[in-house]
Amino acid sequence: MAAVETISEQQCFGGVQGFYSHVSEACGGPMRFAVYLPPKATQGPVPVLWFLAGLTCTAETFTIKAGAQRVAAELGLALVMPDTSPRDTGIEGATGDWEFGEGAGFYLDATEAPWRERFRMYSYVVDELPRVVAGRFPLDMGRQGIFGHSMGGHGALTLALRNPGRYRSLSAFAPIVAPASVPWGEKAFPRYLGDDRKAWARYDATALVADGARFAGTILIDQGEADGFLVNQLQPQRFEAACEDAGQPLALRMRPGYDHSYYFIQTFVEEHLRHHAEILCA
Ligand SMILES: N[C@@H](CCC(=O)N[C@@H](CSC=O)C(=O)NCC(=O)O)C(=O)O
Repeated sequence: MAAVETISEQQCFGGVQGFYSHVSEACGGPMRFAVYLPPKATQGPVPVLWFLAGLTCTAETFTIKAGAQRVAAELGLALVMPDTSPRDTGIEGATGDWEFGEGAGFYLDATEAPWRERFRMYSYVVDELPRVVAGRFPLDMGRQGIFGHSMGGHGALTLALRNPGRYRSLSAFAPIVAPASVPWGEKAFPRYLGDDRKAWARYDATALVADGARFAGTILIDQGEADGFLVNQLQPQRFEAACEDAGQPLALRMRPGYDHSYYFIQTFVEEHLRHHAEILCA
């Protein structure tokens, strides 16, 4: 496994906020990620909470804008924030469109050329980065939770549904719950995955639940009612209906007045952190 290089480390609420890079096998090049270690990590391994960010984001976005560290420090939770795609790929068409390519990896393993060599964020987040962080930081990998926003909410839901037992707690802010049926996915999935919609369904939380996948616990989702992407791209009612049909516990909380921004995330991040800590720190 390639070495982890420290980009920066700063004290934050008695813990350490760091940014790191390493050469990823899954994504075929350098990748950046961020880790917050709470003060309790000096005494031994702490539970791990993964945050997957949305379109246009990097490992810095949630880390800098969400204001999660104060409560993570209090609760003794480590936070891991991967990037949203490989970078500087040099692939034609990988930049210049905020809905596809770099910054828009959709947490899937591309099967189509030219994307399949580098755009393997599913394997990266599920397999490679956990090994990397477990080898470098005092993390209790038996107590992992996952959450995310928008494209990253889609990532959190699909990774947890496809890997039962891996993540003990699961939540999302304004997730894309049915990417195979909305414009963001209809644009990205054929290019990454080809035209076979069966391949798309493996990366679609609503289809996964309808096909029998389950999360062993309640899935928490917060969704702003004033979110400009709500009607065209997010459509949480699709996931709500699939969960109801399947008997999958879901707490979908519609939040009047809130949009898609990090002000919405800042407002509710403490509730999400406490939800995860109740399960991970029990
Ligand atoms: N550039 C776009 C807006 C992009 C955007 O809103 N990205 C969201 C995630 S959307 C789904 O994954 C985000 O989290 N942005 C980062 C931020 O700091 O807000 C446009 O022009 O509409």
